[in-house]
Amino acid sequence: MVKAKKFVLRKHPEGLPKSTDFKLVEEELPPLKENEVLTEAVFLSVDPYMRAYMSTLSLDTTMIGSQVAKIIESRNPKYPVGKYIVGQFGWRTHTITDGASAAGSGPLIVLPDLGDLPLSLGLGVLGMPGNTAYFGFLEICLPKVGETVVVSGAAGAVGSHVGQIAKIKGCKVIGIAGTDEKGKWLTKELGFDHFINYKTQNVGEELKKVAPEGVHCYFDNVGGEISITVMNQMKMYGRVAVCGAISSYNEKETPKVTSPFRPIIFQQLKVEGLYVTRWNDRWMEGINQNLQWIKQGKLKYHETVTEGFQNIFNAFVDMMNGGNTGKAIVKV
Ligand SMILES: NC(=O)C1=CN([C@@H]2O[C@H](COP(=O)(O)OP(=O)(O)OC[C@H]3O[C@@H](n4cnc5c(N)ncnc54)[C@H](OP(=O)(O)O)[C@@H]3O)[C@@H](O)[C@H]2O)C=CC1
Ligand SMILES: CCCCC/C=C/C=O
Repeated sequence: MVKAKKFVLRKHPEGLPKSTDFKLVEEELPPLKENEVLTEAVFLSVDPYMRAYMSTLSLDTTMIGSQVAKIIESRNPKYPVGKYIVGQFGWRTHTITDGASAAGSGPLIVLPDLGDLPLSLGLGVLGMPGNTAYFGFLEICLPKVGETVVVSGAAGAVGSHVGQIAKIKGCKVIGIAGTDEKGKWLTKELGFDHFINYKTQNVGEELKKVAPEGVHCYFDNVGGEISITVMNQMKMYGRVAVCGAISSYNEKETPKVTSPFRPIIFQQLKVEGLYVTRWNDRWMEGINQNLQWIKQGKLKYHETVTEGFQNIFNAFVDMMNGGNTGKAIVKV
């Protein structure tokens, strides 16, 4: 009999979540039925969307999230023992699944052979955030050689990836993030052209200096005043991919921000929201392209790894507070 450990939601968080909003419990798992497999978590992902969903989950539900897990028992020939899969199993150590992916999540996939690359990439550059960057940027921003691209949340999983694809596509790239160390990583290692620290610099003034020509594409991971400032400096017919709004996820009330309608109307911007599951039917295309770019040395990645399943809450809060560079991961 296998005992799974799992974190359940005890209280709907107010503001930044507290450890007391969650409870660690044990669950005895039954024997497998036909078509089912038993998996053991190896890496878990902590992502901003978890905060957005926390308020909608029923209390005592297992906290949502994806993980790379090893199949340790199988009664399903599609999922043999020893294979690694990426599944939306939540904050738990062991799971029984029949392979159907959870509603509204990315597809359950068997990881392709990654060679020497870490399996944890299945949660980052070769997983949901990687596909968000790949499809979201290419399909919505439609970048052209020589164009100027601004990315907010630039040193995180999605943002650092978007900026590198923009460089691959021949664009000038400006990243906005919260520390100078992140800025150094973006410009010195990833090839971003410029960096703006939104915590210590005036984003509008700096943007005028580094992009006097105006901005063609804005990939928005944060929302709020940063985004209004960028949109006010966009070129006519600029494209905005609205991917995330982390600046407001901990807010109880919808924050009051300057209206974006003036630049949308006068610069005739095309503003489009995206949700990565839109491209579920092309999922492996994104993963294979990102894998190829890594192998070609065109796409770099960084992971901020927290050790220990029991530390997943701390890893989550640390990521929400900007403690991560690249993808935030928990190693079980
Ligand atoms: N639409 C979709 O399908 C998807 C959307 N997303 C969204 O993309 C965004 C990035 O996700 P992901 O790459 O996984 O996360 P990140 O790895 O970027 O981690 C979150 C980062 O957000 C930054 N941040 C936190 N608070 C603020 C704030 N108030 N203002 C500006 N930046 C802030 C922090 O960096 P810093 O030090 O710079 O402050 C932190 O490191 C999120 O908004 C997420 O919800 C992600 C995946 C799919
Ligand atoms: C597999 C879950 C998809 C989550 C997409 C994230 C949306 C917003 O942050």
